[in-house]
Amino acid sequence: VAPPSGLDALVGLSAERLATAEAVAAAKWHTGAPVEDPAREEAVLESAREQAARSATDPERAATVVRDQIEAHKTVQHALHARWTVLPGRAPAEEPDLGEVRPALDRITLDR
Ligand SMILES: C=C(O[C@@H]1C=C(C(=O)O)C=C[C@H]1O)C(=O)O
Repeated sequence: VAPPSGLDALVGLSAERLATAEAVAAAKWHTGAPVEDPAREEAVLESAREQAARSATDPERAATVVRDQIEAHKTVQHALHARWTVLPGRAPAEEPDLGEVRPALDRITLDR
């Protein structure tokens, strides 16, 4: 089996990152925090730019890729909140801690 190409790796990490949207949406559902957190988004983008610069990759191209990932993540969170609003019985009982989910998200985004 051939080693994963850059594209395979990107697709895999994108899927893994998106799979955290349910936990993030659940954390915010319980605390009432909004899906959008512009300051956190800027911090995520800045980390991506820094990591890109360290590996001789154009920081703005890296930021563009990560920005798309953030948009996808928010789309899934909004969809889940809409679903739980219409079907409260499907809302998650567990209450994930954003302080624990975010570091996991960072490890995926920055592949470390
Ligand atoms: C994932 C979160 O929700 C949103 C999506 C973000 C992301 O994909 O990195 C960052 C901030 C929020 O706008 C979060 O708040 O951590």
